[in-house]
Amino acid sequence: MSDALQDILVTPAEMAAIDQDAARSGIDSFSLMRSAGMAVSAAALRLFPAARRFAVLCGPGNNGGDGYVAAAALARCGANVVVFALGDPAMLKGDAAHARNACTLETGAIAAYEPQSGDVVVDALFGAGLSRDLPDEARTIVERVNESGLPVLAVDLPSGIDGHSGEVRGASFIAAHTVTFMAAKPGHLLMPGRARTGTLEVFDIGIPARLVTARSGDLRVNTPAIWKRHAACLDPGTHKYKRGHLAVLSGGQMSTGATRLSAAAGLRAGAGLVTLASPADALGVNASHLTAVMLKEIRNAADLADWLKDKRLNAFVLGPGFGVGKKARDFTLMLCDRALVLDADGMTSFQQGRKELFEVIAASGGEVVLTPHEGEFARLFSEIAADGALSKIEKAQAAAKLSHAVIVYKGPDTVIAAPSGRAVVNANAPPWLATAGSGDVLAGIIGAHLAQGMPAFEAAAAAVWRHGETAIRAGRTATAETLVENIPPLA
Ligand SMILES: NC(=O)C1=CN([C@@H]2O[C@H](COP(=O)(O)OP(=O)(O)OC[C@H]3O[C@@H](n4cnc5c(N)ncnc54)[C@H](OP(=O)(O)O)[C@@H]3O)[C@@H](O)[C@H]2O)[C@@H](O)CC1
Ligand SMILES: Nc1ncnc2c1ncn2[C@@H]1O[C@H](COP(=O)(O)OP(=O)(O)O)[C@@H](O)[C@H]1O
Ligand SMILES: [K+]
Repeated sequence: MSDALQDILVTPAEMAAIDQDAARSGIDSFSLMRSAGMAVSAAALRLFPAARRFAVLCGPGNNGGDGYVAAAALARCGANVVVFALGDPAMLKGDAAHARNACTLETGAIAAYEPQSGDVVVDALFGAGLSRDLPDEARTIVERVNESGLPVLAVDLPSGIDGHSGEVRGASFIAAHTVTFMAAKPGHLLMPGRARTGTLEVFDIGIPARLVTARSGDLRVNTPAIWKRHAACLDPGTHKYKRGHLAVLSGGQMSTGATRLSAAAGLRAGAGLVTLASPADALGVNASHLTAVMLKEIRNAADLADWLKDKRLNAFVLGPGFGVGKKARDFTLMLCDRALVLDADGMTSFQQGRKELFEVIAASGGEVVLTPHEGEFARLFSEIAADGALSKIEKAQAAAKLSHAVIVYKGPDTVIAAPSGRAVVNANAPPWLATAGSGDVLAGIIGAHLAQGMPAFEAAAAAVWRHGETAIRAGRTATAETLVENIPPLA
């Protein structure tokens, strides 16, 4: 795992512990608040040079303290600043009280704030300390500001966004830009928080990096630093079998397109050979559409068992267009001791009977990757999906632990989690990746990485990142076919 600050995600609870560690190591906590508030004022001036007025909305905790520092700094720079407080500012404590006392601007009650054209709202109501839904008074202001369409600069997190889960606690600002401190929080990357964070700036307020990394768990942003070491580098003496042999299992004649997308993506993503294993009725339609991808007739479990004697077949994709039922279950259980991407119908086939699947995965020692979107996740992991206390990251981690497989929990904020608890959140996927067949392409890329010998977690994380880069290259009019053509080299 990368320990670079830009790759680390810390939960609000971890951040509070880091804060305490910093204080214990002798760092003056007010100097941290001053750095935070100064960073906010600098961002405000840099991003909104034409603002007629900065309206700084300050809450009852340290997030509000950052707001008072920022307001005073903006006023010192000659900006027109108005300050409004949620709650009685006389009740502020510690650093926040100090910041407020050092800010000589008059402070109005929050209900008095009327958005005006030309305002930029600096949101310092709540940050990492938000512990329940926004109080009504804050909600009213949030709704008033959101309706006004004025730009919002959020301090740490848009108020109302839960830093742990990205959920909206009653209501939240929709920020144009967020300045956070030391490291991003899960709520910045998980939906809907991500869509409400705007551009994210991670500012180093001076807490030593070692204190941050010491408290951060196994959670990271999905960047190449996570898997670069495992990315296969082609040695000049390679041959196609060294680059791995990926097999994709085709469904019947009426649903072959999905597997051909996976197969084409697997070949493009670097598997040395790709074979489509097809039932008899689909051989004709598959043959008429394939060129570089090879075709093999596999009618039943006996055929598959015979084929599996070839140990060079080292990775499999099962699920896209395959059909739900016993055949999918039988085939899957035979493949768990190799490297397997179980997608779509493959997972749905185990909606009843998942226990057997998970036991076989645990016993077989293979590298198995499950790739559910939200609906498939709810089918296979219904009790985890229904647990409202868990973030998407925690859901993926719980599913990985239960299934003994690497989980790729898809969506705009895809989370990849390993049974060990390691997890990364992906952040490079543009919305036009949501196009029919896109998941089939992803399954093929993961399969190609597995075929080349990458461990399952890195294979999946690298594939999700590469899938996002693919969509950026393919552009807004991407279809699954153009995605395949645009898969970039991995390294
Ligand atoms: N980490 C760092 O190193 C640094 C962090 N810094 C800054 O500190 C911020 C975290 O500060 P924080 O812990 O005081 O939390 P904050 O978000 O201000 O809110 C807590 C207050 O709100 C209250 N409250 C909570 N929810 C509520 C609700 N729904 N409705 C009503 N009240 C609610 C809660 O009261 P209680 O829950 O105890 O009733 C408490 O009074 C962080 O986001 C960053 O901006 C910087 O200064 C630099 C150093
Ligand atoms: N709003 C979005 N922004 C970015 N990526 C998305 C978004 N919605 C879905 N995706 C991605 O698109 C792919 C869709 O896969 P899937 O749901 O299996 O679709 P299909 O079955 O049509 O292939 C997944 O990789 C998912 O992470
Ligand atoms: K805030």
